[in-house]
Amino acid sequence: MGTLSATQLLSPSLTLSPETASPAARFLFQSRNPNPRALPSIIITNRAPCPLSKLWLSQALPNSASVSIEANPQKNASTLRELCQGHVPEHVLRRVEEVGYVRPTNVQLQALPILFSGRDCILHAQTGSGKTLAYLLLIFSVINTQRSAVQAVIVVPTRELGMQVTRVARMLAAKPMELELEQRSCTVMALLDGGMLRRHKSWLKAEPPTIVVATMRSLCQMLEKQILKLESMSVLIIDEVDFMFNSSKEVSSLRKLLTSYSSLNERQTVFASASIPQHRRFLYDCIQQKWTKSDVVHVHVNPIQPMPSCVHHRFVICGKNRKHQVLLSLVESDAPKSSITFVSEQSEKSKKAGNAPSTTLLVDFLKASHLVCSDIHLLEEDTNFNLRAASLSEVRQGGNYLLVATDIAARGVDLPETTHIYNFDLPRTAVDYLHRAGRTGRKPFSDDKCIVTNIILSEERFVLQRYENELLFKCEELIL
Ligand SMILES: Nc1ncnc2c1ncn2[C@@H]1O[C@H](COP(=O)(O)OP(=O)(O)OP(=O)(O)O)[C@@H](O)[C@H]1O
Repeated sequence: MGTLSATQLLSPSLTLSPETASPAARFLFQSRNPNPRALPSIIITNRAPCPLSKLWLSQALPNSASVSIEANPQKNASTLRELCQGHVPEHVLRRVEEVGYVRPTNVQLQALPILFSGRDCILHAQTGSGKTLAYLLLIFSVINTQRSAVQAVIVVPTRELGMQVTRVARMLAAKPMELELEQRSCTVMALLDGGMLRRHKSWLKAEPPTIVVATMRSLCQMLEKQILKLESMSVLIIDEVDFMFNSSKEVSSLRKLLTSYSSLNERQTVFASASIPQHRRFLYDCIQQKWTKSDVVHVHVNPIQPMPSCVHHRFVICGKNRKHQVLLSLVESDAPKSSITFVSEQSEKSKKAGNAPSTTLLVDFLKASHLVCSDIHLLEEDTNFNLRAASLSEVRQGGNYLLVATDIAARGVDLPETTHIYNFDLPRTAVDYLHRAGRTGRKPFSDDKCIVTNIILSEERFVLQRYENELLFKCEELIL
């Protein structure tokens, strides 16, 4: 079924009020949508929906409607304070403003009224669009810090993303001194693979945290051993939800979490990602599998532009053994203050053959070439957890870096100063391309240009072309 425009759905002669338009919208949806598998979409264009109209829309829609929003953010007058007033505690709002979040991003503007209304939600918006703050504000609106129980759980795919989300949640939860003495504070526990699980066990038993940020593996370990219980959990967030579908083990754990360890009707469920392949099918499955309630709302921001518009894409064609030299020339001519170079993970075969990983070889090459520009850091799966954490924290503090990483840094990692991405090896899928490219262009209201450069072999041009078609962007050739 095609996409219906708002004008097709709502006759212009109707007054757009909840009383009059709601039955009409229902009727039109139902008459156009006899097959529940073909989920309808509304696209609102050329108008910035105010929170009230969005809230109305979310209430007026029949079950399982998909709402896609294309709004011009410049026209939005609302502030985050206006959007959150009456839902989010004052001290959190003050923290939000102190950090510098004043205007809502598109996804925050569209999703927060729906989230505050208690409906399950699929947050589907570009990389760097501020989905994390949207779901954290929901959490702060529902938790009661006077209760000693786990009330919100955020599931993340990697330890790196988990540490980052924990950092932002703790920063927002921090109370001014006078309140700290009066009331219990919101506590945030990170349950991430390789962490000090024994210490966490005693913490969980003695005084459960309000919010848990966890990887699926660590969360399931704690649940299986009944050290962690979710009976008081009122919000469950699954961040980077589509990442879970890469592994059947993760999907099976996700299913257990959503259907056995917690109950659909006791919690508000939010899935977030910049990429949800076959999103209509996903929405349908969520309802069928009872992962979400049947009135789940799919907030799809910028559906016709999956890639942030401030990101420019280039490619350089070269032979396999010239790639190091080409990268060096690019870095020297771009002189980026902060950049990430993505390299493929080493194959098992290459590991068994005793070869050095290409990440290490590249770092050694860059260090030996006496680049004057930046500090060179490495982030990859095989490095131990503490070194990985140290590497990211140095990168964050220094602000002047050349990070060489595998796809471990491709999902969710927020280093807003990154202006250049180099794909030393082309990613395996268009979705991987989208997430790698999305490590730049992460300042929601900035017009700064950011650049993704792909170093490819001539035969890979077709693959890149496919990504361009799938993700609707244009890549320009750069001749060195
Ligand atoms: N309202 C706001 N005003 C200014 N900056 C914001 C606002 N909301 C979020 N940000 C900043 O935008 C950046 C991206 O936010 P976030 O990490 O939540 O993106 P995301 O949508 O989760 O991206 P991804 O899909 O890549 O994980 C962060 O640096 C965050 O601090």
